[in-house]
Amino acid sequence: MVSTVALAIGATALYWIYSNVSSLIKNVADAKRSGFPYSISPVAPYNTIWLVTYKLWVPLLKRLPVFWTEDWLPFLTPDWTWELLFEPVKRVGDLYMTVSPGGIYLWVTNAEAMHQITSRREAFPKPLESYKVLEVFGRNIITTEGGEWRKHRKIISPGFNEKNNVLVFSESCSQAQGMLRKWMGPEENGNITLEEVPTDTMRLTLHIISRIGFGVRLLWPGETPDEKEDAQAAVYSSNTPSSGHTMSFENSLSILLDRLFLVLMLPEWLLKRLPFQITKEAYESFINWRQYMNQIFAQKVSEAKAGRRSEGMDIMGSLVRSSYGKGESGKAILLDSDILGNAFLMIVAGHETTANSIHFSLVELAINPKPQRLAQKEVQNIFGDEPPEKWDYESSINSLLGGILGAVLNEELRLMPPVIAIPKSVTSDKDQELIVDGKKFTMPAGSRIALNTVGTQRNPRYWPSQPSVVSDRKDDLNDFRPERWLTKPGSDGKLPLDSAEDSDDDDDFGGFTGKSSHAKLFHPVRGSYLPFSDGPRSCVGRRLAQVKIMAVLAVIFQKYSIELAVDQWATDEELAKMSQEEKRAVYKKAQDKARKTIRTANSIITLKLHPGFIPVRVVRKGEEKFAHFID
Ligand code: HEM
Repeated sequence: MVSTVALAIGATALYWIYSNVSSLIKNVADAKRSGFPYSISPVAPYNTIWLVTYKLWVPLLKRLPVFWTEDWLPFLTPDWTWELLFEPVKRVGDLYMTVSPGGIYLWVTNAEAMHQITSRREAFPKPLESYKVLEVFGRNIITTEGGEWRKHRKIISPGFNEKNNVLVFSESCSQAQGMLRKWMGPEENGNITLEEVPTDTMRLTLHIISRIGFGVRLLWPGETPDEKEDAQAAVYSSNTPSSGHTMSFENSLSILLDRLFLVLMLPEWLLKRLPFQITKEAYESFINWRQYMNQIFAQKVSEAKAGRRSEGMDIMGSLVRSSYGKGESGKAILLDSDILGNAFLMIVAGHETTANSIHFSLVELAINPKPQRLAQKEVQNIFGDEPPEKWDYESSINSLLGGILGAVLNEELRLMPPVIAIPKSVTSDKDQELIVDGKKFTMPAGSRIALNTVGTQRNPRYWPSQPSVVSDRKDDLNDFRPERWLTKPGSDGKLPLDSAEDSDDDDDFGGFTGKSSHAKLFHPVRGSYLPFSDGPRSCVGRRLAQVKIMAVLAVIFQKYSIELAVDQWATDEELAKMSQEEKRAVYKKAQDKARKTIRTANSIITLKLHPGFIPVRVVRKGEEKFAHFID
């Protein structure tokens, strides 16, 4: 009996070894044929067991002689593109393959290849198995390909239009004022050390997305529901759980998004049974949010059937109308679960991405007061002292996006794109060719691809630079310098960055198609700047995100300055007695620490401080301690 079991185990082990060795031999042959440089790795970077356990193995593997591991080990750490920045690319080149028994993985840090891959959607589809977890509420635009994706995109994208961006702009202005009231305190004096900027910016974008996604207006502490709000909407706005719930609408959504990783990774039955506080909260928020979504869905269906529509963008309402609305026949129809899936996906895609961008832009401007002063001057030129309620979207948005605030956002997204490596794949049934620097390469069928946004956006081949003033590096490509985007209008005579003109896909996949505001800013080589991806599968919410972020930054910098808090090194009383040079030295400590803290960001869904914060103070303009004289 024992010998039979031993034999079975032995045979299984032998078969496992045989199948791995033969796959590796085939993959190496394919890699050779491709023409790309490659290294052989024992495991694929996207292998699930590796992803869960790599923290155990990497320290052990690092003990091996460096010359055995240097070609493959760095590429096995999931966040390497962010942790190691451009360094490994310098050594191995901007197109490099990791070959393992599990498959071939191409790391792309090359603009020409990026552009070809993003524009040839059918040749380089999304690896849908990596996106499956995002179907927790139903199939949606990001988890589908081919005809099904087309249907989702065509129904969703018309909502992302300029008419709705007007509403996004005014809602963002109003929510930013709510956040500022919280930061400045009841007397509006400010000057309080704030540790909660990351959570407040998350709350801010949650409020904005709730309004534009569901038509629900959420409130900051001390605010009361708008009198015009209908009774049902006011129930959702409330901070107390509505009937049949154990959490309020806002709480359930914010806790769910905070614990989303657990909800996506664990099956519902397991999440329900795990005894930890964090999993209990995740489950409770998930159940509450599902109920809220179903309630809102039912309400939108009855509105659509009755031919009524809520004012505003209301993404869920417009998805519902595409299937249930009066006189909407002939349009592609989404299943109910597709509608719920897309409504939730919009929140996931639009919430953390924009919150991080606002948070890091604020922190970078606190570290770098010179561009902050430029931003304040520009906001003053555009809006003067006019209150944000009266700001006109149409006449101001392109000046904002084409000026220093647009440059701040571009620079922040260059350094810290929320998606640090965009996954793609090669069609499973056919090899695909890439032409780079006039040379032909063959991508083997079924290979996986990672578009290395962090690396490409720092690749000195595409980005002009000057010596760093904050480190001993010869280039400043790791530094936040929004001024690099400010060039004379049309000086290079090239197409604007977000021009649709050189897209290889004839279909209109929605999104903003108006005159580009980027025309006034530096125009990077196509494919070298992809924070929103590119081509048909680029971000449908790009313009909306830009509008939202411009509005929030403009509201803040119209009246206020943001400075790093220096409490760790000096009290307010000590500062009051210091000379400018002494203050400069104290601020330098805070700048160094803040820069180090930013580097501790990691990517769980998106790149952010998980957890962590950089303490800052928001003060009225004219009351700065540092930002008026430090560069
Ligand atoms: C700074 C903010 C944002 C950044 C940097 C960003 C970035 C991206 C990137 C890189 C992709 C491609 C992802 C992939 O291929 O896996 C993407 C796709 C997408 N984004 Fe955004 N995004 C932002 C904001 C938003 C907002 C506000 C929304 C909506 C409210 C949104 C909705 C979407 C959707 C629906 C897709 C999938 C498009 C498709 O597959 O056809 N995003 N975004």
